[in-house]
Amino acid sequence: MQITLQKSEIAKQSSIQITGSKSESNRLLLLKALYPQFNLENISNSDDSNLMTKALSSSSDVVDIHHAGTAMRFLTAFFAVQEGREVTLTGSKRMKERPIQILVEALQELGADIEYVENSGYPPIKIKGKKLTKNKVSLQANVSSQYISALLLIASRLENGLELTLEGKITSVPYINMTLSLLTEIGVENSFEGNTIVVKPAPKDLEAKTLVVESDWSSASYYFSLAALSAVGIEITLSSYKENSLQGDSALVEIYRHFGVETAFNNNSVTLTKTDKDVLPFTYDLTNAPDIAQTIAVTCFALGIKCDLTGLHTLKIKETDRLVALKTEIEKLGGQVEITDASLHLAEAKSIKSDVAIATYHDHRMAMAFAPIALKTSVIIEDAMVVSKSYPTFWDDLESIGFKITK
Ligand SMILES: O=C(O)C1=C[C@@H](OP(=O)(O)O)[C@@H](O)[C@H](O)C1
Ligand SMILES: C=C(OP(=O)(O)O)C(=O)O
Repeated sequence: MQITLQKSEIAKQSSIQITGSKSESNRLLLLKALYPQFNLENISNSDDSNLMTKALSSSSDVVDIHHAGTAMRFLTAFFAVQEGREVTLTGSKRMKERPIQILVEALQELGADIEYVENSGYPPIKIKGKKLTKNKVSLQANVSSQYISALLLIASRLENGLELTLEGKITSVPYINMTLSLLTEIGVENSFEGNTIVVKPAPKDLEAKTLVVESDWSSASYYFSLAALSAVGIEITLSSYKENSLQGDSALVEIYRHFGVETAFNNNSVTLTKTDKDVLPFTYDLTNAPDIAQTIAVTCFALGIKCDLTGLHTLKIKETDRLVALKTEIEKLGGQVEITDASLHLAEAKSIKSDVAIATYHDHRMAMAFAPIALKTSVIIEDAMVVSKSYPTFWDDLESIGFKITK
């Protein structure tokens, strides 16, 4: 479905409740499948988390996780240790282009039985679950941290735990730390020193407890962008967030200060306020927070400032090639963008074209990142329901704060 966002203004003060972090939810859902004594609150209502829940409770021999990358990677490790179970894990056309070889090889090294069904190195894969007896493996860490998190999530169930040696520059480190922090929270001992991660087997008597998922910071990014493009004094309150987040995308607080957005933490919420700060050209390395690259690029374009983003090497293998998608769509709006395999350079823009139809490439973040353009001029978003991958109520929430949307 295509929607038109007419030129809009947002309310002077507004508040939004955002669903639980997709990343935390998908980790905790898997851990709950291993340790059913845990009770989970504020689990994400995203398609990706619903698919994860469904897959973990399915008894079918074919499990289809559509576009959900973390689910694909985490479930590969999960099914590899389900003794006696045989599962073919598959996904969307794009999922079949997203590499999984580094994870499959690490699991095979530990003794897992996994075969490629179509193309070597890519889903679908056929997994025959078995007991893994080895406990040491090395893997390349510069392609996706999801491979590492997948291994860490099953590590405490291996009889001797797991020692991982990470090769090369480690990418998306906060996501690895998130996995380790959640293991600590449930009572599993672990350490991460230099390039070595050690996870101990879980104690026999892991205590039952309630784990509360913080709301999703990547979803919050679109409100930081809205605040940055709004009039001075606009306030947006988002919940439920905490100052010491496990999510690396909470770097938004520091990043958006540069664009005149001040963030205050109160109880369980954050309030974003647009100030009159002068906005200057922006340079940033997003190796630790790749999912907010699209949001930031569009904010800078709409503010009319130059921006240089680096550390974007993982963007080519996400829901779409996000570097090419950003260049194509920003240029439709009149911007000028240069990309390499790992960086994006945006020239200062003088104006924004109206009524441009933004293609979304089955990528939720393309749809959501371009929505704030509507504060400057009317814009069309193609295949708008793609947002449900991480944030199903996104368009309703924008309407509730003043957006004029025609379907
Ligand atoms: O572990 C996770 O929950 C994620 C890790 C990141 O992937 P990469 O490590 O592949 O960059 C991120 O982009 C993705 O949206 C979620
Ligand atoms: C890259 C993302 O998700 P995944 O890799 O889990 O599909 C994302 O949500 O931006």
